[in-house]
Amino acid sequence: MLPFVNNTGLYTDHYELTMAQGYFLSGRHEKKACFDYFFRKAPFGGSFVVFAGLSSVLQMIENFSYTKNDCNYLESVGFDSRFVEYLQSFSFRGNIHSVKEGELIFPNEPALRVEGSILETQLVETLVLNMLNFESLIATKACRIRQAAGNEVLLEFGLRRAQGLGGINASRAAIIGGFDKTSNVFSARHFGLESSGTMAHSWIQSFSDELEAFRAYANHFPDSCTLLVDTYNTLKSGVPNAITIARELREKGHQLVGIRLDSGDLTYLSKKARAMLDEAGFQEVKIVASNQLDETIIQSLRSEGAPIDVFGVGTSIATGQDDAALDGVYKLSFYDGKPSIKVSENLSKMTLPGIKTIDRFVDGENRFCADGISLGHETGYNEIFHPTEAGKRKNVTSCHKENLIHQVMRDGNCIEKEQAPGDIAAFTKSRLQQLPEEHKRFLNPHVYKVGISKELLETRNDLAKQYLKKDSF
Ligand SMILES: Nc1ncnc2c1ncn2[C@@H]1O[C@H](COP(=O)(O)OP(=O)(O)OP(=O)(O)O)[C@@H](O)[C@H]1O
Ligand SMILES: O=P(O)(O)OC[C@H]1O[C@H](OP(=O)(O)OP(=O)(O)O)[C@H](O)[C@@H]1O
Ligand SMILES: O=C(O)c1cccnc1
Repeated sequence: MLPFVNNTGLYTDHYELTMAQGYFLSGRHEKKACFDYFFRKAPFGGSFVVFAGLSSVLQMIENFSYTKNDCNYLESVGFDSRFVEYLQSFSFRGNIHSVKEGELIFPNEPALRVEGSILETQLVETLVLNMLNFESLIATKACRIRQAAGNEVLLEFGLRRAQGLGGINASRAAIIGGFDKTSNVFSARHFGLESSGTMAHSWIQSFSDELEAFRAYANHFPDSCTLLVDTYNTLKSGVPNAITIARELREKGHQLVGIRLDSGDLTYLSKKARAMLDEAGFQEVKIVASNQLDETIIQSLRSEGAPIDVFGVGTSIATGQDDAALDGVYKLSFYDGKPSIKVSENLSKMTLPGIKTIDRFVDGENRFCADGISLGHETGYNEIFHPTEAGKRKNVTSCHKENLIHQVMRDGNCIEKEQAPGDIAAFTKSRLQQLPEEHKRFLNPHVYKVGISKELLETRNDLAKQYLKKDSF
């Protein structure tokens, strides 16, 4: 359950409210509308995004209302009293269709659509973008780090480096993308995640010597003790002292869980530390590594044969380093009974009009081949067209078709059972296995094909012509 979700009506941009007031005062506020959420460019130089944040969006929208105090505030900053009175009893009553949380999505796919009155669908724009863009960015980063880490354990350590309260949802998204546990106790409690951790340098510094610090900790936590070994000298002091504690624990019937390396050359140090632990008979003691890790460094460490069992990752996962944001947008596709388009001289920036759905075409070996976007009523299309490069098409007759969109909110009520992040993560993992390798590599991944149906192509081109007044389609 997401924290802070009551009366979320002010969680929006000022212009959403001014437009809503305009719709209301001109008597257009009940006109039917549909908005699509999609992104244009996958982050981190990748080819896909892990769709996350759906549960947060649904909870926030179910609670999208205004208290008396909120209304007083809006009136005090200049909103019209008739509109403010309307907001007092406002709640979102629309419908939402979406791909599943954890699904792999690709550029320009309308992964979520919001239908309802123009006023209500407009008001929730900021919230939808805020939640989906952030959680999807972090889940995608987590998925890349998981790819690099293979089957080793991934701990999310990012709360202290996160952009303020963003760290709360970042921890959830990290688990969806493939992390095992988080250091973030708040998120663990709220989202049902597993929290865990080691120790900081301050614990060791608070004693007069390292061995004494290790021993005191081991006495408190004899069965869950991971010792930080780099405070003074990793190989001359930290690891030998950890081995002493491992012996003492063993004599008392316990077991040292691990040591943590947090500086220096992690390949060199992990190899040396592993050899020392093994030599002393502690093959079971795990090696945890941290210090500004990301998917590139983890990949490099593993390719060098660093015997690291657990990676602790902070900054890069909680902030989505090196991409500060996912560029997801929310565009009007249907208004007052007609398809609507945002035109642009740049074809790739032109939106897709109408109420649409997404089909995934899967081959005989259960691998993803391509996705097709079509108008909701089309069922039997068997060819998809490149949305911007005339003449490029793909026949999908030989593929099995899987519809990705389903209804998650009806008349303002969430009809989607809340899923545990761990279950969403399992779904993401299975989808990743279906995505061919060439789309997953870090360097210049192959672009995944997303085509549109002939009817959608023609609808888009006809509408665009009306606005651009030219015959170039
Ligand atoms: N074998 C390795 N291959 C690639 N990158 C590594 C390797 N070992 C460590 N790194 C990374 O190199 C960076 C080292 O950072 P930095 O130069 O600040 O070293 P440091 O050990 O933290 O220094 P300090 O001793 O001042 O704490 C970190 O991002 C770390 O994850
Ligand atoms: O490097 P990041 O990927 O951001 O991961 C989190 C870092 O945060 C901690 O350091 P910090 O110096 O804050 O505390 P510490 O005393 O526990 O090392 C931890 O030791 C990691 O180095
Ligand atoms: O538990 C840890 O080792 C930890 C937690 C947060 C940040 N860095 C490390």
